[in-house]
Amino acid sequence: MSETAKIPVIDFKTYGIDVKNDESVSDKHLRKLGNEMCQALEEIGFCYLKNHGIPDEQLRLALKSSKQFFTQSVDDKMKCIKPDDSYFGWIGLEKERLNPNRPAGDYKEAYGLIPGCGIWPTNIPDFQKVHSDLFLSCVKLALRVFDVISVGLKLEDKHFLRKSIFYPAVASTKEIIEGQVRCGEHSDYGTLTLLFQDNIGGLEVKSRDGEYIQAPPIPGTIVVNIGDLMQRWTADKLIANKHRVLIPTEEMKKGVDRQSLAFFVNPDEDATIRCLDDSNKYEPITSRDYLNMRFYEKF
Ligand SMILES: O=C(O)CCC(=O)C(=O)O
Ligand SMILES: [Fe+2]
Repeated sequence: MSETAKIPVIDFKTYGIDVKNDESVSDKHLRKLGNEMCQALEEIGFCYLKNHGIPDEQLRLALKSSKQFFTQSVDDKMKCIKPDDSYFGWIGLEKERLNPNRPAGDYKEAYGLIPGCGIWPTNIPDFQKVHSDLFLSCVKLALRVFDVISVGLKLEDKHFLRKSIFYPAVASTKEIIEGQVRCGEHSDYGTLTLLFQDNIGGLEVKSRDGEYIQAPPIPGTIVVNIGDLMQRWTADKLIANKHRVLIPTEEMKKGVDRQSLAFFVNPDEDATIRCLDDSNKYEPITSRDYLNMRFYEKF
């Protein structure tokens, strides 16, 4: 079996966001998708989705305007810097360290946004519109993915955050600290993540036997994975798997920027997360308390 065969590709055609009337999908199709997706999320916590219905052009424009943002001068980016008490805006190079045991900050930059976030680069035409449009498509798709995986589960309001992540090319003159990575080993915190990557590759997912396997970009697909809160909610039935992005060792790959767009879904802050199977394996906790705990741990 090739490595990627371990991360299944699920065909979402019957319930993609281009299927206008979401009630037109038959129970049979919904059950089939639900089974396929839950099996993937139980086994490895990740899957690819094809025929998801988000227009290629929307993704292309979002990746393009992100790159335009990240490749400008630090002075220009500083105009959009993320305030300490906010999730929105620009986060500079090496500021985040997703695996605290790594010796240096992750070799990446990021930009957190939602449509009403109020922090936008004014010098990049369309940045706000392009990212807001994609955000709304992601909300639609995430809700459909929830329909599929949360069989019998009625989830309340959800909160969304989109992050554009930029991994700059590593110049041959740049001293990389041994063990420094583009994005340290971590699992996501919330319930669901939709991840779009450009064609550079580098994402790795931990397999059952503890080895990291490649999750290369597959044209036309997006990566779906679940976070710790969903694992807790399902009393460990679905797994929030660890993943990372290393700095490529080959000089040629190292010298190329990488861009990804992650869309994180969290439950409403007041929602109490208690194990769905009534096992009480984990104490009930509000989404707010859980996420605060995780953020303070990491940053
Ligand atoms: O850039 C990627 O491919 C992964 C990013 C990621 O896992 C995260 O930001 O949580
Ligand atoms: Fe992640």
